[in-house]
Amino acid sequence: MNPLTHLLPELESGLSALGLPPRPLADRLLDYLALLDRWNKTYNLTAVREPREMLAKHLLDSLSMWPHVAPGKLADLGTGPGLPGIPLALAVPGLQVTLVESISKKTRFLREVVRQLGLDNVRVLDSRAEAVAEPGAYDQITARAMDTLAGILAVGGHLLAPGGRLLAMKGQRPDAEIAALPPGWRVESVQALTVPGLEGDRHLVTVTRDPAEAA
Ligand SMILES: C[S@@+](CC[C@H](N)C(=O)[O-])C[C@H]1O[C@@H](n2cnc3c(N)ncnc32)[C@H](O)[C@@H]1O
Repeated sequence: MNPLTHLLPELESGLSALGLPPRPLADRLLDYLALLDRWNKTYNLTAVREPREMLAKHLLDSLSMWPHVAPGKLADLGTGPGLPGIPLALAVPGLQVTLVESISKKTRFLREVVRQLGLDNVRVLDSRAEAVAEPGAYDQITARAMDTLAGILAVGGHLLAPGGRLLAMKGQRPDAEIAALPPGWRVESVQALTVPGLEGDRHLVTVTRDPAEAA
């Protein structure tokens, strides 16, 4: 029995607001949330301590980008406790997710989530992103609260296939980071995101290789 079932109505309503069919997704997300809450008490995986707060700040926030995620191979860099990678792996059909994280206590937690939830579309790499030797293997990379756009591309840009995209979650529109993008990359779009239950700015920046530079 999941100890967080009292949060189901709020979660279902948030998923509906994001345009996601709430069942059976809400049950799977709540199983993940219960594990995160349990492990967090001992291993300090996230500074957000209250499950209800985690629901909006972690689950719904991560899922607010789902309409921009395409089926295929996705690497979530600096995933921490699996964000946004695990919610996306649960919500987006046809997605193969590789969670990349360099802190071993976090990857131990991630392996336990994969085992307990039976996530056969999720793989965990205990590694720094820059050490992942899979050049061009991913259609998309995601990063939330990890680094600047230039920093993410420096450690993970090599992972993107030709035509692949970085989807970076940001708070305020990161105009200074966009201006500091390294040569060879261009911003394809900046989308404002709405997260049910959360105030404040959220943005998704999509970055691709610059075809002019590649030519
Ligand atoms: C602030 S946390 C954010 C975690 C998660 N993405 C989230 O949104 O809650 C940043 C995480 O990135 C990891 N990290 C930072 N640089 C990394 C790198 N180069 N390779 C792999 N993990 C990295 C850190 O260990 C940390 O767990």
